[in-house]
Amino acid sequence: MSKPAIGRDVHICVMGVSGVGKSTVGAELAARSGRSFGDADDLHPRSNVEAMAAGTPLTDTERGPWLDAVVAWLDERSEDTGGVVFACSALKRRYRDRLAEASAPVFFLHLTADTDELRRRMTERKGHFMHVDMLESQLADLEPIEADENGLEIPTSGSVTETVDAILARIRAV
Ligand SMILES: Nc1ncnc2c1ncn2[C@@H]1O[C@H](COP(=O)(O)OP(=O)(O)O)[C@@H](O)[C@H]1O
Ligand SMILES: O=C(O)[C@H](O)[C@@H](O)[C@H](O)[C@H](O)COP(=O)(O)O
Repeated sequence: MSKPAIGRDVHICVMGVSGVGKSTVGAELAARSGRSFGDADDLHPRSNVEAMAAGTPLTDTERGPWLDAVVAWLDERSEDTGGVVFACSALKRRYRDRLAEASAPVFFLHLTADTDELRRRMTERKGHFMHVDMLESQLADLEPIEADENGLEIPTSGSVTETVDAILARIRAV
């Protein structure tokens, strides 16, 4: 199978449930592919962060304005620097379809890990508002990337560097 070529204008979305490693893997991928990195978590309205911190899963309604803000942010970046790597849970197909409305194409990398490992990563991560009890609702909302989407599923059982190696072996980030 030929490797998808990700041009300079294409955004790379590192997606998946909380704690899977979107920010950690995304930052290393950005550094190694010469792109800038951003975290869509930083664009959640304060009310969304407060809800999640209090253990209340977000609804589609609450995620709507956040996704709008992420698209606006991507469109600004396209004009400034071209394609970026960004971490964004993008749990449902319809959220990814909304992100794909950005002015530049978006390529999705769906990071996966088994539930015990996700729990371990969330428990060991310090100083983050997202409690491990939210994992169940994150997994319930998750709609894995589908064959007709512009993206790939990437297992993360190895180290962060091994995951980035695996990504760069499967795409050609030009
Ligand atoms: N193989 C791995 N891949 C990604 N993260 C890992 C891995 N092993 C351990 N971790 C840890 O798991 C946590 C993942 O957190 P983070 O990157 O914030 O995830 P997310 O952005 O998906 O919520 C970090 O503390 C990271 O160091
Ligand atoms: O749509 C959501 O429910 C959120 O985006 C969620 O998936 C995300 O996990 C939190 O914002 C915490 O951020 P981390 O993914 O970095 O834990």
